[in-house]
Amino acid sequence: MAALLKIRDLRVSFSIGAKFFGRGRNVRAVDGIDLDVTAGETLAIVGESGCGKTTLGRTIAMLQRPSSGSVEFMGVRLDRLRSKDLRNARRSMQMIFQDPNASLDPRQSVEAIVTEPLLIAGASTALRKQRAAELLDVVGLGAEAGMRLPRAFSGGQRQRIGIARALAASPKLIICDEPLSALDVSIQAQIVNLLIELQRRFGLTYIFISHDLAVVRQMASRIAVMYLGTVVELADAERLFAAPRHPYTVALLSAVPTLGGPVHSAMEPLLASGDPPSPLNMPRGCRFHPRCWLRKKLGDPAICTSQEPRLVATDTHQAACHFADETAAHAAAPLPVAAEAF
Ligand SMILES: Nc1ncnc2c1ncn2[C@@H]1O[C@H](COP(=O)(O)OP(=O)(O)OP(=O)(O)O)[C@@H](O)[C@H]1O
Repeated sequence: MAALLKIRDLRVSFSIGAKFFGRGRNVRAVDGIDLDVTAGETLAIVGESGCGKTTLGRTIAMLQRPSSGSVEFMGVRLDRLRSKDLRNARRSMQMIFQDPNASLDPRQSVEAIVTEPLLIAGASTALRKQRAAELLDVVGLGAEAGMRLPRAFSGGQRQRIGIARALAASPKLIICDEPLSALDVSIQAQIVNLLIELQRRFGLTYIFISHDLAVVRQMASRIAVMYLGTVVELADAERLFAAPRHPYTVALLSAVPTLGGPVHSAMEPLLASGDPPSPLNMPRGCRFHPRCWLRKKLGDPAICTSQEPRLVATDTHQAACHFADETAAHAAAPLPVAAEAF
């Protein structure tokens, strides 16, 4: 099936420190990503804090311009468009943000917030009123919510307002950036169910950015695992959970609470090695090598510190590890089964 979104060698660097040190240093927040997203799927982007998930999401939506590489959405190269042409090209791509409080203007009525994309597109007042009522109904708030201000609503309800706004332009793709992390667990389940229902109803495609693997397991059809600005493993969700091939993914899955099971022993060296290295100072060779339990088990092969592994296509399951074929055999304990959150 043709890809709705094609990302090629996408890179985003931030220059920091120039003000103080004269010469800036580069943070390579997104460091060479290739991804295709197919209509109707949910591609989850997972990884530790600071690995570049949000920067990737914002760059796909062109809220952040890439340093290099391309983003093609529905056949149009967004990275080549000037700001005034972007608005049209991007109408079918919307974002839902982490913090519903920060993303809603407190002075605007819910109706005005939800229909803002339609106002920009030149829709009449009557049409916007009608559409707001429909959208608020669809997200479970009811049409009467339109006359009130965001402060009248709870966190979960505000996220529903954000979802209604994202739906207003009848998008094909919605980028959900940690849409649950500001919400209570019981509310999270309701929003997950709403997102799943909306996907079925409107044939939506999601990019779902999250560090919560239990939620990802429920939502995702495919998963891209990010580490220090790049994708280190890409697979169908079921395959990735059943048989991760990158040592980092093994460690990441081990961090998911298990139902009474022991924490996977591969995780210990990862935890002991502390935070990931800084994107200001990428390790040579494989960027995961300083924390890699498999490298240690294999007797420190030279290639891990000298050559950067690339994602190699092995049918649908790809892992950027020189020894991806050996990961399962060397994982010390059976891989844990993640607890179902809902
Ligand atoms: N505007 C910016 N200026 C400088 N550095 C930035 C900027 N935005 C992000 N970074 C850096 O880029 C890297 C990736 O950040 P990003 O927020 O994309 O990661 P993340 O995986 O979304 O993290 P989290 O899960 O904590 O939101 C981090 O090192 C971050 O400090």
